[in-house]
Amino acid sequence: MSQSLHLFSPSSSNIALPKHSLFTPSVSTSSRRFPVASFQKRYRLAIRASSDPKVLVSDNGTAEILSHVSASPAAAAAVSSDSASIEVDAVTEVELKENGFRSTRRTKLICTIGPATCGFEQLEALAVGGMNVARINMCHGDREWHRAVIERVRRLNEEKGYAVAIMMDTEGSEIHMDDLGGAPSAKAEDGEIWTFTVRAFGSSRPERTINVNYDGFAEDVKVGDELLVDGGMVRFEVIEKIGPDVKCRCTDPGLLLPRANLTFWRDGSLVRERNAMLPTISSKAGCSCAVTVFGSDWCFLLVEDCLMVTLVGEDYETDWLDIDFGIAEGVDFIAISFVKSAEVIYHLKSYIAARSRDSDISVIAKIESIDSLKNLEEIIKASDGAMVARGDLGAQIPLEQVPSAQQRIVQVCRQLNKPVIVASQLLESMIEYPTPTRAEVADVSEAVRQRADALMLSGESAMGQFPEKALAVVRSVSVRIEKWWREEKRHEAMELPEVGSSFSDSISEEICSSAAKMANNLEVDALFVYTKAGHMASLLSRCRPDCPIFAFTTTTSVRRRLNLQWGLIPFRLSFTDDMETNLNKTFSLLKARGMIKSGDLVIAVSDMLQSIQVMNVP
Ligand SMILES: Nc1ncnc2c1ncn2[C@@H]1O[C@H](COP(=O)(O)OP(=O)(O)O)[C@@H](O)[C@H]1O
Ligand SMILES: C=C(OP(=O)(O)O)C(=O)O
Ligand SMILES: [K+]
Ligand SMILES: [Mg+2]
Repeated sequence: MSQSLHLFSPSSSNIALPKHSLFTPSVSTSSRRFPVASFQKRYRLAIRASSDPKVLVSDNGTAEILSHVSASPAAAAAVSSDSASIEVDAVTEVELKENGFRSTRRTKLICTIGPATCGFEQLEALAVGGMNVARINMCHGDREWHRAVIERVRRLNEEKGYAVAIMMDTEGSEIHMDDLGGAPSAKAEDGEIWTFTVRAFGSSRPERTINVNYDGFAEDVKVGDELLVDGGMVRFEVIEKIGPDVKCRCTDPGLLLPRANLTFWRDGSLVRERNAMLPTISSKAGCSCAVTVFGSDWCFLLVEDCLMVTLVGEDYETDWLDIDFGIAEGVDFIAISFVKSAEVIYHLKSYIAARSRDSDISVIAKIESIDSLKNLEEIIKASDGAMVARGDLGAQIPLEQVPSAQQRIVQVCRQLNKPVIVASQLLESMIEYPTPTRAEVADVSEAVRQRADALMLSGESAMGQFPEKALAVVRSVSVRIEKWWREEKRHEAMELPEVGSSFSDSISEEICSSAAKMANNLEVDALFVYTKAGHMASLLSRCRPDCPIFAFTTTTSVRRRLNLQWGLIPFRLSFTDDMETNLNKTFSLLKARGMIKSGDLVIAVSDMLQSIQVMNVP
């Protein structure tokens, strides 16, 4: 029996689905058609296909969809072929010229883009202020809004020479409130009775009533449960259930924000089943058909123009439409919310590989649940990076355990050579005030001291009153703390286990750790790395050397992705296998731009020629 499924469209183009262990169980059903309507109720999915698609599964492991299916063209990876130039971030260039190598910031900065920062000028101000990655959160706004933001960031990169990468963050399986009918917020006072319901209201929403996005909500909560809004910013106690309505008394008053996240707790612990009980596939607009193959664990989904296969009852919910959107838009990173197991990541990665052969999207696992902590090592191994998503994490584990979880996640990522982002509430008070609290500055410092690759702003940049100031704070605190640690010569003594599987990988790792050690001992001005896929650059970054790392790479997409990693200054440059020529070319290009000068001491490594060269710039 074949190990992967093949789908045939009437137009006869043949789409091979990604080969993956998830697809290996046998399809025990004999050939059979599935009328669309009979699945509607079971999976609570909106079926809006005009063409009434049907799926035929035959016992030889092939499936046929009897309506038009075509693979959407993969987002083309932008590869500039101009061989006589070098491209570097305009802000870094100025910084290098003004302050020299040593002063460049090593910690990367991510800004969530929202209503406060979505305009072209606002985005430019963030780029000037040091934003390395723009994050769009699919929990908010619609796809058109996000598309416009992506388009503006791209334009900024093209017109002004930035290399701001784009991270799309999925909605995940969270339970959240509605958008409050467009109101910016609602105040819940102590002792007030509010109704949380799955009933749909038109324009006539009763007072103190909140819609919940999860159909099973009323069945799953019990009287006495505690309902936490945004991880505890506001709390309610469930006092009565009347059909789809859940009456709650406010016990900790506060502001309810549109689409705020909800968790519920029973006898002091999180009702863990909440993810598992959610419908497997989101019913967000656009999913036109979902069909489950009886007698197997597979579910077929017709998503826009593509048929996809997933496991029924798999306990995660990812919004496949947003993922398709991200692939089509060619985003650089997709961050997956509420990852529970490595399977989820493998599945997504093979899906991305099948749909976008020539673009390379990194998958970032958000660690924000108890399960993700349990399976931490496997999840991080499977991913291209991780995020310490402290907002939801702090709602799922006791708050006092968040710092140690953060430290562990940062360490595991470093050991496994994956970039790690520390996120949420870094400068929360700056949503409203122009200066941070001392405690917030200490928190940012701690993440920098842990040598996380990146820090992320959320509400501070998305909807706060001082997005640029907040960015300036994370930027200046990062630079100051990094400098302090270098001055104190506090190299973090961390065992870095071997991560590669081949002998060649081991050589690369040895070269990078030796080069980093030499760079520290010789106090060189910079490390140069010539890297096509970025692997050598990340191995150098992992060693967290004292000097900045100039990473030369041939494609703009790798250059953007390297922007997330600690200490890397990514340049786009076309180069050959001849290191002598590459070095001479780099020296003359950088000298011409005033970024290096004769006499500077550099160490160069490359993944073409496995060697370490130490030299003064001629
Ligand atoms: N695209 C957007 N449109 C409107 N508001 C947004 C958008 N992105 C973020 N926000 C606002 O910024 C806040 C903080 O963003 P974030 O931390 O990413 O989301 P959340 O609070 O849902 O975890 C959100 O609660 C929301 O109010
Ligand atoms: C970053 C997080 O995820 P989101 O903002 O999507 O809830 C978090 O929970 O900390
Ligand atoms: K999200
Ligand atoms: Mg979250």
